[in-house]
Amino acid sequence: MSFFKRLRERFAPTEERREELPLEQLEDEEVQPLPERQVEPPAKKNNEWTFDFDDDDLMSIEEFEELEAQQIGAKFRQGLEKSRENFQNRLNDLLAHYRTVDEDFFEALEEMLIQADVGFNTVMELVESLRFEAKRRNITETADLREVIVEKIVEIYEQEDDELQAMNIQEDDLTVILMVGVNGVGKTTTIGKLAHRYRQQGKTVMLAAGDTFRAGAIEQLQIWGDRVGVEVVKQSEGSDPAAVMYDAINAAKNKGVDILICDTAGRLQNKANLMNELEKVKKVLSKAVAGAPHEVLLALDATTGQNALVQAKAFKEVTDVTGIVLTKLDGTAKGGIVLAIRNELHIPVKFVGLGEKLDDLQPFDAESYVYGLFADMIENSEIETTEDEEENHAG
Ligand SMILES: Nc1nc2c(ncn2[C@@H]2O[C@H](COP(=O)(O)OP(=O)(O)OP(=O)(O)O)[C@@H](O)[C@H]2O)c(=O)[nH]1
Repeated sequence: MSFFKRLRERFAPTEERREELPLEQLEDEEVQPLPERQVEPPAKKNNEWTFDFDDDDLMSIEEFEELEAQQIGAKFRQGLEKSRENFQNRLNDLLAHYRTVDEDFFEALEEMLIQADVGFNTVMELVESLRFEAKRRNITETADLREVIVEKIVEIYEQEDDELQAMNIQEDDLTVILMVGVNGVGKTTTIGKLAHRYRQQGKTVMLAAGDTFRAGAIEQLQIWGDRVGVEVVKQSEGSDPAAVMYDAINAAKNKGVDILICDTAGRLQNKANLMNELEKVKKVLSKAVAGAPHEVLLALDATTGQNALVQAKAFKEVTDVTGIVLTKLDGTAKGGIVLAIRNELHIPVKFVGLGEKLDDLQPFDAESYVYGLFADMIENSEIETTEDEEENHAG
């Protein structure tokens, strides 16, 4: 099966769902309800998967998975609208302008990708493998490279260790997630959305207000805690973050909480201080629970482009970052930053922020991402394939 066909079958809405799944960015006032036949996601109870069905609304696991993939497809399609306009239109222009595969085409492609924040080294690697592939498959017309380009983007992302992509969640024990990142990138919002996501999966969640430095940070986290219905452990502004963590992890242990998400202050200006603070916090956590923190997630704002890369490099020097949460990906036309981060920093992007709503934080997956970037191209390829087949048939 061709690559586009596989993506189409996985993410594109089936005819009957086309109306109900939101495909374009919606204005706030016209938020569409999710499909009526939404079911609770499966929850793991006593180590067995259980599904919460209404008797008259039964859905098979296959149907559930199909709907879920199409919902994910719709989310990425909606959230990457700006980037898609950029990537897809420019690629189409390029293919129309350069019809034969030659050095001029590859150079123009390089320039286009660099402008979309893909990052110099990643672009060079990507285009080099395209040159190789074009030669190997004897592709001479650029139009025939379209699908290969998209496929290579996935390949370049996935060439890194796959095991690191999934969240390190302890099945029957407390999981501690430490959130780091500078102020203003959407860290607090992300903590709220993450808490909501895990609550939806039937887990109990607690938040620790470890940013005791920024005025208002504790209150802001409390607002999110109230909104998603989870407890927030806090002390007064200016108190020792390690003391807050000590309280929080002990409370989480005593109450048998599944997931503890810890906020931290993001003062990158003073690296030595930040390093000391994070080290102290991590020590308190690991002393209380072996292996904690299980994840150190760095929040980065996608709209800051290459600056996000600089921040990531700086944080990497200060602490072991296990994953990136790339916020506000919906707010940029340069969605290529995902590839630069993965390929140049070797840190997986674990979640992406695709909007301001609670369920707009999505686990990152390279195929959902390229579907979002090239959705129209991928869907239209079906029409083209059918037309080609009909033509061949007639001929
Ligand atoms: N469009 C969009 N907006 C987002 C996303 N994530 C966060 N925001 C918005 O970004 C703004 C800043 O978010 P906050 O969570 O307050 O971020 P913050 O000020 O960085 O908080 P700290 O990092 O804790 O200092 C808010 O208006 C959020 O709604 C996203 O994925 N998409």
